[in-house]
Parts: sequence; structure tokens; C-alpha cells
Amino acid sequence: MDSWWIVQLVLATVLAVVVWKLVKFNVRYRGWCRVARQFQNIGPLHPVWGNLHLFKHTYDWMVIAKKVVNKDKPRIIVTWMTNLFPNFSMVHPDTAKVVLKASVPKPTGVGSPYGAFVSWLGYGLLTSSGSKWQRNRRMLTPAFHFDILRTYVDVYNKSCDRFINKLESISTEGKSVEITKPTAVATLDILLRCALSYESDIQEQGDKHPYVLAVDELTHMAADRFINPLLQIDAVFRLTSAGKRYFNLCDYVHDFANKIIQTRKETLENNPSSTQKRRLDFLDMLITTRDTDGQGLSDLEIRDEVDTFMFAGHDTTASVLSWTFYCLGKYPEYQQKVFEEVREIMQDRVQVTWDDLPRMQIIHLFLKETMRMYTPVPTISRTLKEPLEVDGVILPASIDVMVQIDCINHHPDNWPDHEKFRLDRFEDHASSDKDPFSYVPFSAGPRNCIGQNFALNEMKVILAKVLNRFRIVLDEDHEVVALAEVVMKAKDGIKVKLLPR
Ligand code: HEM
Repeated sequence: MDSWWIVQLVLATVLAVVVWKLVKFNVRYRGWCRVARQFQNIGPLHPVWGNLHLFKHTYDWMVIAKKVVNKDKPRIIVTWMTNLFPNFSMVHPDTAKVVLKASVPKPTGVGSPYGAFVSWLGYGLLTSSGSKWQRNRRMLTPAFHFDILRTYVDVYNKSCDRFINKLESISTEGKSVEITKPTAVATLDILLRCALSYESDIQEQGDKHPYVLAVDELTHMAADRFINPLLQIDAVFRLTSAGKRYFNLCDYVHDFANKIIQTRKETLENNPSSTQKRRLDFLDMLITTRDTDGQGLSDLEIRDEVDTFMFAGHDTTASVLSWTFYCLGKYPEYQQKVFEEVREIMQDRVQVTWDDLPRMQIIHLFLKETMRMYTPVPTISRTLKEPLEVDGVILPASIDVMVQIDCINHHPDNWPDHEKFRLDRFEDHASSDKDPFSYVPFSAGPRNCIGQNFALNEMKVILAKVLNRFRIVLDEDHEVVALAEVVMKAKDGIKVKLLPR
């Protein structure tokens, strides 16, 4: 056969594959259109860009969606990502619960919401699916048992003392301070101490500390990758200067964790009784946990879980705390109520105890309403491997579906006056006939947040101690705008005045 024939054969094969793919896509596409027609669209369609022309930034989606939810009270919203790909968003508890209860995997491929985080977090609990996730979730659950969490209260107290010192040093003469950054460093400090027993002066150093800087930059860069599918292809991203920096930072945080893991493994091997003399941390649990076959986690799995805790546990908690400081300043009459509760519980003490935590009921209500108003994790997603029936419609396999927690928190069917901050909103929430899926800041179902009690305890300790020390007043000259990014952020931060009590 001469070479001309070979070329023709190759071209014909390529053409046949392309045609076959197009036909397959066309069948799928028509199926998507049939389904999409049954639900409300987020807005007018552009002939090429679908709904994308409506959003300049990813966070614009939530602003528009919440207006639609408020006006028409839909249960599912369709967004066309160009005219070729529909995206189905569950915005009501009835539709969200079907997705959250099903064991539906996380989307981690190129162009998917979690894909951008994989080179940093690997396949830890947040990004893994299927049997790997099931095994590891079972193995890690004991690390969040109350008996373990109880021992962290001391860490929260000590770290919060450093946080208060930091705030005092930057808020001299009643000047207002930007609160979100020091709060994020404080929550990272707490996680490093609880997860790895890593003791350092990171709060004093702030982003001069290389680990703080790395985690902060990685969080932002991974979020930027998330909105640019091209940059999600590692090989393409590596060619950009941002990509080079990103992978260097990944190497740095991986090395940082690897060194601590190796040192700890050697200590545990050489001196197994060392754990009896000190507080156990997450790393001890990760190294010693065993599955039903007696197998432990590999070194890579341990590192992935450590990095996952750092990412999933620090920015989320910092977001809630920052918005809570904001709301305390915005609603001084509620701040007074919370403060009175703190004084009643703590009397003359400055350290919070484990037994104080369940008594902090007004703080608890305040945190809950803050998390409803300023949803810490606005959006999560899943990828359908099988068709799933939602609201009487079969959503086809192979599409990504989103659960829009922020829309659920503001759905007028469940939350009348949803834009109003009301401390009494949750007073009888548990006992009322309200659907538990109408409020899911920590998600719900099998893949709910494993760290929620850790976070709630930590936030209560910090709030009690900060309020015991300062009265919080909003800086009225600073405009605060909420942006629904990966976590809920304030556009130019949050500024408050901290007046000593
Ligand atoms: C106020 C603070 C927090 C909020 C609002 C929050 C919220 C959430 C949400 C919404 C999810 C579901 C994510 C998804 O489906 O993609 C989640 C999962 C997760 N969170 Fe949290 N989280 C917080 C604190 C923490 C802390 C402190 C830790 C660890 C120490 C943590 C570790 C995790 C992990 C490992 C997962 C994945 C669980 C799984 O899929 O099995 N979170 N969190």
C-alpha cells in the first residue's frame, strides 16, 4: 500500500470518529434541551454564549440567581454555559435533598469545579469519591469524636490569645482594622496546631510566614483556575507564570507536610508510648487508623488529608467568623445580648472551657443566622453517573449538577423576610416542621462536613473571647460587599473598630 492510501485511510478514520462523536453529542444535546425546557432559565439566552453574557465574574451568577429565586420561587434553575452545555442548579430543599442524599460523586475532571484543586489536595475526603472516599471517611470519622474535640479547646484558647494580641496591636487609638486577613491567619494557626501540633508564630508573622503565604495564594489561584477551564489542564497551566508559581507552591506545601509526617512516623515507631504524654492530634489519628482489613493510609493519602483539612477547614471558618464580626457590629442590640451571655457564662474567667460551649446558646443562634445570611460555602456540585429523578424529571447521566446552598438559605418558600437578620429565626427551627434541608451550611447527607463540630467549637471560643475583650463597631466609611466565591468573601474586606471593654 503506498503512502497516499495510508493518508486517506487515516483521514477517513479521523473523519468517521469525528462524525460519530458529533452524532453522539447531538443525541445527548437534544436530551439535555428536552430536560432543560422543563425548568426555569436564569435569564435571556445569547445565540452563542447562552447565559454566559450575563456574568462578568463567577460571583455574579449568585446575585442574578437569588433575584430569580426571590421573584419566581423556582426549585431548579438552568444556566446555559454557551448554547451547548446546560447546567442544572438545585435551589430549593426539595430538589437539593435528592442530590445530597444520593451517593453521587464529585466532579474532578478538567473543567470541573473540584478539578482545579486536585494538584494541591490530591484525592483527600473533599475530592475523592466511591469506595476510596467511603473507606477513608470511615477511617477519619473517629478523629472528630467529641473526646478528641474536647482536647482542642485549650488550643483554641491559646491561639485566640495570640489573635487578640494581634488585634490589639493593629487597632490602636480606636482606628478601624481590616478583620478578614488576621482572622484567616488565626484559623490556619489553629488547624496547624490541632492537625500537626505545629507550633509557630504565624499569627505574628502573618503572610510573611511562607506556609501562610502559600496556602493563601494556592486558595486564590485554585479558585482562578476553577473559572478558566483551559487553565485546569495541568500541562497548559504549567506554561503560564501563574502556573509555575502554583506548582512551586504545591511542592512547598507538600514538602512541608511530608517532613512533619515522616518525623512523626519515626517518633511513633521508635517510641509508641509518646502519645500518652501529649495531646493527640489529627496526624496521630491519620497515621494509626486502620480499615477493616487492618490496612492503614499510605503516606500520600495522609498528606492529601492533611492538605484537605488545611484548605477545607481554615478559609470556611474564617469566612463565618469575619461575617459574624460584621453582623455583631451591624446589629449592636444583638451584640449586647451575645455579650451578656458571654459575661454570664465566663464571669471573671478569660479562658473558655469545654463545659461552657453547650451553654452558649445565643452565640449559637447568632452563628446560625450569620451562616444563613452569608452562606460560607455558597455552591457545591456533583456529577451524575446515573440518571437521577428530581422533581418528576429525569436528569440525564454525565452532567454536573450544583446545589446552591446560598439560594436555599434565601428561598422565600422557607425563609420569609430572608434579607432580614433575625436572631429568633432558629429558636424553634429544630422542633418546627421546617425541612432540615432548608438550612445546610455544612451540606447534608453522606458527604456532609466532617469538621462541623470542630468549626462550631472553635468559633464559639473565639467569639466569646473577642467579645469579652472588645466592643465591635462597624467602620461606616467602609463599604462591605459580599461575593459568593468558593467561600463567601467581602470584596474589599471588612473594617471594624475594636473598642476595649
Ligand atoms: C464554618 C466552617 C465550615 C463550613 C461552613 C464547612 C462547610 C462544608 C461544606 C458545605 C462541605 C461539603 C463540600 C462539598 O460537598 O463539596 C464540607 C465538606 C468538608 N469539610 Fe467542611 N466546613 C467547615 C469547616 C471545616 C473544618 C474545620 C474541617 C476540618 C478540620 C472541614 C473539613 C471538611 C472535609 C474534609 C469535607 C469533605 C467531607 C466529605 O466529603 O466526606 N470543614 N464542609
